[in-house]
Amino acid sequence: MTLAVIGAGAWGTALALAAARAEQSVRLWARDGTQVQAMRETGENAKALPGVPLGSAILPTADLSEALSDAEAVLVVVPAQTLRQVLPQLAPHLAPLIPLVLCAKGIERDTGLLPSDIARETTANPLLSLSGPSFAADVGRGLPTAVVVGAQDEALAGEIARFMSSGSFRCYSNGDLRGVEAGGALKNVFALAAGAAAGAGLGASAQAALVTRGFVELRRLATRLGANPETIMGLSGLGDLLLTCSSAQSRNFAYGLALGRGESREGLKLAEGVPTAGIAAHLAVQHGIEAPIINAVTEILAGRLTIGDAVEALMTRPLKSEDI
Ligand SMILES: NC(=O)C1=CN([C@@H]2O[C@H](COP(=O)(O)OP(=O)(O)OC[C@H]3O[C@@H](n4cnc5c(N)ncnc54)[C@H](OP(=O)(O)O)[C@@H]3O)[C@@H](O)[C@H]2O)C=CC1
Ligand SMILES: O=C(CO)COP(=O)(O)O
Repeated sequence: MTLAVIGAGAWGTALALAAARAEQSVRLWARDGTQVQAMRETGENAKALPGVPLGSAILPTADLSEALSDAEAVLVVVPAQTLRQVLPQLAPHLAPLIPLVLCAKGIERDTGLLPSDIARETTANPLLSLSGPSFAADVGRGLPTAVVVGAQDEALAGEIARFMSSGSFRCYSNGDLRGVEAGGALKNVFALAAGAAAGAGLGASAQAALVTRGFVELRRLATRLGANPETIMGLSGLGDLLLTCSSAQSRNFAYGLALGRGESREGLKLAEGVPTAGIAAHLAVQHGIEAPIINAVTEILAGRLTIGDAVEALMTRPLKSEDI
């Protein structure tokens, strides 16, 4: 099978490597011609995932037509906030039935839309979401990783999962597209919270409380956004929450860590939870859901609340039943 990967950042490159290990032929598209030239010359993506040879099954290209003309499936791996700009560029090169696998983890800041909602505005092609606990560096090195591919048509999700899977990359399928994408989008907000708690030295007990109560908020909000609550118990939900709330390898956790330590966040890598937090807080209000941790993260990011005040506010909320 020939796959196109749109976006040669860390995750796009790692997914291209995963597909190549699954013996697929891959076109890896980047908008930056200089980066493509360097990848072709050196055989690695030094900008985004250094030290991992791309191999001969991956063809880097800056030409969308070359990337897409013979693609049988397309993985879209650019940040959530850029999907509205990138997706229409693909449309002229895509045959109608080519599946689009959306890999961004975020909610569009200005609209509250998940990636598949944004895509649906510009394409009638079948849509899928790939999500779950998976650091690009781990996948790039071929370390064992499990993810989930979601689509309304679970047979199609299964087909893509089979094409992407190898001895080191195990893809499950799920018929709940919304659940798969909502889990991945929302967990980033709690990774920010967990990082901030670690940076502020709040201790391991606070971390566990944040992750557990964060999971309750995640499941509540994701369910209101159309997810099956059982999906949130899986890889794209609980799985990704556990990974990114416990490791500074997560860029969202690392961003929170800097926030908690009172350090500058300038120059840090992409943290999708930052644009997602405020809109998630807004969606929670719209759906009448209590989301004190999402609110606290939003207020801290906006500079309207200190971490100390957030802790006090969370700890002095009225006592209640542990509604999970
Ligand atoms: N890294 C990881 O471990 C994982 C990441 N993800 C998700 O994957 C998505 C991408 O993350 P990741 O690859 O790590 O991020 P990176 O910051 O490493 O890469 C982002 C890529 O998107 C490209 N890009 C950004 N804006 C545009 C645009 N307007 N048009 C075309 N290309 C654009 C960038 O190009 P340029 O370099 O030219 O700016 C870059 O190649 C995020 O939603 C993230 O949450 C999911 C699972 C794991
Ligand atoms: O989504 C991820 C792992 O599953 C990557 O998390 P970060 O974007 O926080 O690094």
